[in-house]
Amino acid sequence: MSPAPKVNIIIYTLYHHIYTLALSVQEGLKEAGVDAKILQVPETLSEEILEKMHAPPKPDVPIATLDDLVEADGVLFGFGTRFGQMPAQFKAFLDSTGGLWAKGALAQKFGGIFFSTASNHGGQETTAMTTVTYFAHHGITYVPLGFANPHLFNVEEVVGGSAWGSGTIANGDGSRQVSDKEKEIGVTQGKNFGTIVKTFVAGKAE
Ligand SMILES: Cc1cc2nc3c(=O)[nH]c(=O)nc-3n(C[C@H](O)[C@H](O)[C@H](O)COP(=O)(O)O)c2cc1C
Repeated sequence: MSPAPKVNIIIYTLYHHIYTLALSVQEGLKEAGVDAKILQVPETLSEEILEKMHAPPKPDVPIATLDDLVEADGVLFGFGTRFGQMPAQFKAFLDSTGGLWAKGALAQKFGGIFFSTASNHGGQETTAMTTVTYFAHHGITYVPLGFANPHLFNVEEVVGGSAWGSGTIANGDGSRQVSDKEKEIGVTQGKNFGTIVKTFVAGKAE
């Protein structure tokens, strides 16, 4: 039997909202029968700055390397927004992929995004949209979430996420935790993404 398709979930998280959501996305990927690992990009802020920002210790997951992009059939990127776009830490990681781009090493893979903002209107969609350019340049097929989970229609309470991917709202002081509905949306994203990757990998092997 051929090995399970691989999806690497690569995150940057300062206050663990994205890590929590990544665990739900991972759960969905596993439900789809896909091998799913969580990794994090290297931090670029000093310990002194992290302390001033009251950042807790990083989650206990390995540091991502470029091989983690190459070896995967699909990649899901997760990060909290910075001024409506990805954080510099993640950009530094992706900006080191020039050599892979030159070889077309990431073409024919799949990519998706999940995100976190402080407020409802803090730029969830712009964060996703401005990340899609990386997928386009690498020839990675971007997989949106669509309105695949009914919680995305909920207007009775704050629910992060959109057609672009799952998401959470952290509040300005980080006090709001990922809600059950947001976790369920994360599971849906993982499951749907995993199903697409699995179907493609099986088709290629035929
Ligand atoms: C420099 C900086 C810029 C930020 N810009 C935004 C922003 O544009 N919109 C927003 O809603 N939140 C913004 N935030 C809040 C972060 O997105 C929030 O802390 C993050 O989503 C929490 O996720 P995490 O716990 O996984 O790090 C910003 C935070 C920092 C430190």
